[in-house]
Amino acid sequence: MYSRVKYARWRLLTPGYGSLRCYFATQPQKEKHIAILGGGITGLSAATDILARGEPCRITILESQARLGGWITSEFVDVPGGKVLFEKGCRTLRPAGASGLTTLSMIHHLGLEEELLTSSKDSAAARNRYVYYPDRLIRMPSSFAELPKFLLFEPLAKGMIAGVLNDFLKPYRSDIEGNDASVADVISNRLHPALVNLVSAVLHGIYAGNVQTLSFNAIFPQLDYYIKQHGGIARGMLYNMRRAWYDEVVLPLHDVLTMQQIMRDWDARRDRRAQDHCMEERTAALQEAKRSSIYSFKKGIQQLPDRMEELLRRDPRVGIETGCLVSSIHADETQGFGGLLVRMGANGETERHYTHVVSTIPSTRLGEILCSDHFDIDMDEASHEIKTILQLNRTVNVMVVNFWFSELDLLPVKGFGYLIPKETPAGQNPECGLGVIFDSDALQGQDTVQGTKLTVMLGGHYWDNWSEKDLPSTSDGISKARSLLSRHLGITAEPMATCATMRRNCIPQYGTHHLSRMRILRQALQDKYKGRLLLAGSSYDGVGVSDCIRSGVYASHSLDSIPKASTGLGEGFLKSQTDIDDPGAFVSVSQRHLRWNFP
Ligand SMILES: C=Cc1c2[nH]c(c1C)Cc1[nH]c(c(CCC(=O)O)c1C)Cc1[nH]c(c(C)c1CCC(=O)O)Cc1[nH]c(c(C)c1C=C)C2
Repeated sequence: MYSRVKYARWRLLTPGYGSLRCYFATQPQKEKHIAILGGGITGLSAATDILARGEPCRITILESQARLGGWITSEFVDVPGGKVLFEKGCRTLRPAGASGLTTLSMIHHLGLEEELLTSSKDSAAARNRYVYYPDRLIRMPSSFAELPKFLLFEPLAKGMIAGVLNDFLKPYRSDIEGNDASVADVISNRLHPALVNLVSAVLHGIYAGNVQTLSFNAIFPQLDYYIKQHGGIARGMLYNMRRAWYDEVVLPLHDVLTMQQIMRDWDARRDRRAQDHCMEERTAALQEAKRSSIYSFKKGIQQLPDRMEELLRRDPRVGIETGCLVSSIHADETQGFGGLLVRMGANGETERHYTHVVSTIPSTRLGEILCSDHFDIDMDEASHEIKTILQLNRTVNVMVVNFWFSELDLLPVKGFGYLIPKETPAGQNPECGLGVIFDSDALQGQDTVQGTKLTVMLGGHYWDNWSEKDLPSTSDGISKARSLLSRHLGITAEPMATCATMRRNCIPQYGTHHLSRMRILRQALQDKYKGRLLLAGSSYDGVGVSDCIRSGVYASHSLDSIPKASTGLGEGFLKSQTDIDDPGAFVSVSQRHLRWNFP
């Protein structure tokens, strides 16, 4: 979809502040009544951020389940001598990047600093990450110094040296690289086919997804930018290193806007911080989390949505409705574009009017709600296009199997865990394993008793097209996970606690052309609903917890009438011009003006 020409054009447009158009919609200043569809981490983050902005508004969170928090579920289970924490989905957070900083800023806002638990960058867990291939654990290099040995002696690294050379020498291929190909296609064409297997392992650990179908452009936007702008990954990296010398850095526009907002929020809270006697300890805890490799909370990652829920429930401006089925949404023609009409209940028996709706539910479900044939009165061409795009987003099922063993030294190695690449011989992975996390090494301080805690992840893309009856039951999942642990790690001990949870449709899969589809979708929604219906969550903007928090916060900002000047992209800051309406764009900015020094 993108061409090098378009990237070049961004850099050639007339420089200057005056020509920037504000990314955020300008709305009249009347009280908003905002419906947030979905009470998972994205919806809760959006609601928390909207309230923090202090504008007059009312918020109603509409959640279909009986509880809030979405996929995040931390549960203590009793074992002999104490309690251990089982995480039934995501478990840790990373401080890196703009999303990481948004989460830290949110933690600060929630006053959760003293609950933080961190794992440092020099811990065994941070340094030792493994890949199982073809029949043993291989430690991944954790520094440049370890790279030569890995490159020379590991079969898994085959193709890396040739890949770097290819990247330098091969001309840009517009048929593949200009046309949003899959990760596998770009890696094998630009680098080396042998590297696809290693990358498949990484994608298992993030998307539980298939390297052959995930979009390179959506998964590795910065690398995609280097290829399109500079004709290669290594060339792009070198160019950027050179520009950094002259105080210039190229970043996604989305990241830059997020950073600016975090710094504004941090500065705005200066007075409050000055009055807080615990601020030194709080700031120190935040700084430790920012320096860490991963972090979570003493009672698990669920403390984050739990605290959001607690604060939201206390606020008289917020209503929370659980077990609530939204059946349709329409532009509210009766009041011009005064708002949206939301129907609830299986037959749409309840009707409500809202000025805005922030949808954080899976896109396929939103497609059904926006274009439900049952109630629809305005099923025009645009509605069909919106529905088609929303429903093209696929998802995968993952079975999460938690184990706790009373034995202390069951694991053959210490580390974060291991990932299983796609080309692992079938005899080594008949269980469709994606990876194993060594929880008791990865993060300490959550359990009241010592032992070995592991999580086995099964399924993902391997279960694509499996019918409901073919998917394993939870007891099958436990047997599969135990046989995998026995084969890979030699663990045959009897676990003292076990829990298997099937996470249906938990991780969206960004297929090829995902980003361009999302651009078309947002534009179509803007045209049809005039900025009253906003999208956020893992279907669109990244699948990690921090991505979801950032996406919720971003939706909250988009509701605001932020004047152009406050986007922060002022004179001296923006070194190249860009299309500010495109959140997928990259901008070249002055490092001096970009303050990453939060907290
Ligand atoms: C349900 C399982 C999930 C798998 N991936 C994700 C979930 C929720 C999402 C995810 N996991 C990671 C990232 C990268 C960025 C980040 O936020 O850290 C994302 C978006 C990295 C990661 N992978 C595993 C862990 C423990 C982490 C740290 C973050 C977290 O706790 O999720 C291990 C792992 N995740 C999955 C598999 C199959 C797997 C295998 C060992 C799928």
